[in-house]
Amino acid sequence: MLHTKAPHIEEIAGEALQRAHLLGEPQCISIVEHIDDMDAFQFFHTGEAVDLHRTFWQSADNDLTMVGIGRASQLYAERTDRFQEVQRLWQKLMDNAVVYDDYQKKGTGLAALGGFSFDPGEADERLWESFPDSQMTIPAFLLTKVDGASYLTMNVLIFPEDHLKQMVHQLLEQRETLLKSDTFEPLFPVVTSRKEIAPAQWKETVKKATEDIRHGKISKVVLARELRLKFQDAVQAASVIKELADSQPNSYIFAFESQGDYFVGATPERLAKLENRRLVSTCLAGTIPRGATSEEDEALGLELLNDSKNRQEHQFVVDMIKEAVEACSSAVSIPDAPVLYPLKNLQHLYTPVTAVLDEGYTLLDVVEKLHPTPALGGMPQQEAVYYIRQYEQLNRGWYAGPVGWFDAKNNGEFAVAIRSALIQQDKASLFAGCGVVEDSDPQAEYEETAVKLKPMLTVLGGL
Ligand SMILES: C=C(O[C@H]1C=CC=C(C(=O)O)[C@@H]1O)C(=O)O
Ligand SMILES: [Mg+2]
Repeated sequence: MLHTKAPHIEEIAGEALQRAHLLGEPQCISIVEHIDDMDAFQFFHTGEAVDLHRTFWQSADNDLTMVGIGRASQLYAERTDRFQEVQRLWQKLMDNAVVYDDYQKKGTGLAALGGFSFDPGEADERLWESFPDSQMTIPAFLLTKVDGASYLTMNVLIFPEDHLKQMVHQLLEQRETLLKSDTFEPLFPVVTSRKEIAPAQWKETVKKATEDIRHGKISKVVLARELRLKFQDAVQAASVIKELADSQPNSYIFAFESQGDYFVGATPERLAKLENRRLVSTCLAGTIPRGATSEEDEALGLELLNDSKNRQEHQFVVDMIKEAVEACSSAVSIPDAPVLYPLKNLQHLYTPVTAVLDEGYTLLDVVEKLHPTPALGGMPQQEAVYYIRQYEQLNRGWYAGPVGWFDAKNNGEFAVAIRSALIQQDKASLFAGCGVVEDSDPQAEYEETAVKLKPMLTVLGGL
């Protein structure tokens, strides 16, 4: 297949190198080209031969797919002030970058993909050592599928000491490798052992939480549990994300690879989306299974809409998001009552929130204000985070944290990383949680989390 030749790469890189010499600091260039239609999973898979820091994002509306290979740069931030610090680093990178882009499509050009841990105050654990509290990657190669077309961005950080010819040669060679259109053979994982972590103790914690809620210590708390799998061989990331994308409509499909580990999932829960100044957030909480027949399905949906325990779980989320969004935007619109949001295995209560973000605020400001919403943390926010830190028996790492992307054109979107798994070669840890309110029944909550674990469990061959 013939692709357009990378536009004047040697000339562009040469100019950047001159600037790097002159200014004595690295210069970033970003080159966007329109390419022939490219399969996102294939691209991700081929990327393994180029660099083991890959990123994958597909929106729940399925109108945008981004696949990053390698790292031109990474934005890290420590515990305090991490969203603001990432924003500062991003601004600095943008100020020093030259972008060559004839198309101006969202999610192309200079863009960053990655995520944030749920709680940077949580004790560090070896399980998550490859995933810093904040890590946004500007991929060296980025495939973006948007508006029915495919685009390839090359982002390069050029240092004063770089050797021009060598660098350009390597870049073009990697580009050729990535654009080869082989078909990849999915490899299905074979599970050799499966272990739920302390289910009885987890139910006890849920019971204790309902008592603490009754005593007014807290109003709502989301408690998660873990399931561990072992496999015959190392799990192939591309197969897992392809299976997730094929089996989980209405969900964001994400994968972030870091030092050979990867964090992957299919989450239905948007945190915040920004397009120009248009802001969209989502309240998603309250759960019931899907029915086997359409009659049963409808009856269950109706039951969920009228269930006071689930409505309370949901309302905490609506109230908190409303307050946070109103603090930074205008024209806020929120329907009075939730509707149903159907997934493959279960249905949720759903209330969309739309607004216009006020000047001076960024998407990361919104993420900072919202995270964690009571759909992942609880109410009041800070007390719930402390409660989880103290009583939940697992290390959340990036589970339930914000994951997503932003570009240099004021577009971006973050979802919360639930229904997810951390995969380390031939091992995986799967996570799912549920909102505990005064009327929660530990056994029912246990069953709810079992259904939430299903999508990951199925694609990993554990069912
Ligand atoms: C925390 C999770 O789900 C949240 C999102 C939707 C519905 C929820 C619920 O009904 O409990 C949870 O708040 C999870 O799946 O790990
Ligand atoms: Mg629930």
